[in-house]
Amino acid sequence: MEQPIIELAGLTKRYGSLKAVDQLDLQIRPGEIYGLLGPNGAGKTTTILMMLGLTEPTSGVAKVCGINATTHPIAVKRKVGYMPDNVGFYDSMTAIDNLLYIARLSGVPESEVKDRARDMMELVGLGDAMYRKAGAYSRGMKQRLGLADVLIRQPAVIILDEPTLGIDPSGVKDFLGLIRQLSREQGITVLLSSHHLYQVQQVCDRVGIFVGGRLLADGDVETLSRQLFSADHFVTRITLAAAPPPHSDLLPALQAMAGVQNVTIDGLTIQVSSSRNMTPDLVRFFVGKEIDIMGVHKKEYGLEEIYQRYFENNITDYEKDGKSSGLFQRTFFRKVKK
Ligand SMILES: Nc1ncnc2c1ncn2[C@@H]1O[C@H](COP(=O)(O)OP(=O)(O)OP(=O)(O)O)[C@@H](O)[C@H]1O
Repeated sequence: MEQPIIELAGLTKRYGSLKAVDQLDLQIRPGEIYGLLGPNGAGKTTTILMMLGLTEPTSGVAKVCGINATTHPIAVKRKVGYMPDNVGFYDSMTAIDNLLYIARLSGVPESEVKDRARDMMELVGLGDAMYRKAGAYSRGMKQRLGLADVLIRQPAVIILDEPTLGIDPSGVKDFLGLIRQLSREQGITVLLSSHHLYQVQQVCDRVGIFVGGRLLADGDVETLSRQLFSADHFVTRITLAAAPPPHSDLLPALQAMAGVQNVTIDGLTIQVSSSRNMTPDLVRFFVGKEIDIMGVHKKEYGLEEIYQRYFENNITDYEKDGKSSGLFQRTFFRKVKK
């Protein structure tokens, strides 16, 4: 495997008896967009703070670009751009002046500072609004300005904590698209912490499901889905033109097909769960029986289902820690809208 750009090994943080982060092992490759998902209190921010060298681990190591964040926090800071969930600016200054101020504070050479600031404003799509006061910016524009502020230091890694909080759906789509484009064009590694399962699924190469200080699952959505839904990974929903007669042999005939796990018939809709993609076989089956099909839909499992399924299997451990699963799930899904 390519040398990881972020490497967490046995990373643990205790606050008294509470393990905020518990033996976390994680490797992120250069150029990857990684989504750190988890409910409130899961330990995401604590992990990020340890990666930035802003809080010391109780045990374990956090390395960024090969540098130990605890022993060399300033060297790590030079490599990492961190955008918190609430970026603050001087409202009475123009956006570009805010950016120039930050750039100078961060040590961008004076000969480059103006050109770089203008380039960044163009890059994040604020070229036409750079001379407006930051106080007059919308939440979405402020997030873009925050991104420019992070990028002007030319980091190898950017860490974004809930970057889409409070942005409207089209703004979210644009913002995540921008992050993806920047990562792909400039090879920047992105670590993104979020509650928004659906959005994260759209933009991240890999996700980690993080709860109670532990990483419960890690992988791309496709792999996680395959692991968790191996028995009924594929679900095909077929809509017929007319409901089958009550005593037809349709149900046993479908159940007898190789690979079929489960069949439900509900009026015009037939749902088949199977261990392999059977959509073509099923279409052939109905055509062979001269039954007209109005629609065929192959269901893909998304992060939300992965997450729920994961909890069906792991909830006991979590409850042992004295935390309520119901509360947890409600909190986690509160902002998720498909
Ligand atoms: N300075 C601190 N002192 C004591 N406990 C803390 C401290 N910072 C965090 N914690 C606790 O550690 C746990 C993890 O908190 P953390 O802020 O890392 O979670 P999070 O996943 O970032 O949550 P959120 O999504 O709400 O930001 C929580 O139980 C929190 O109360």
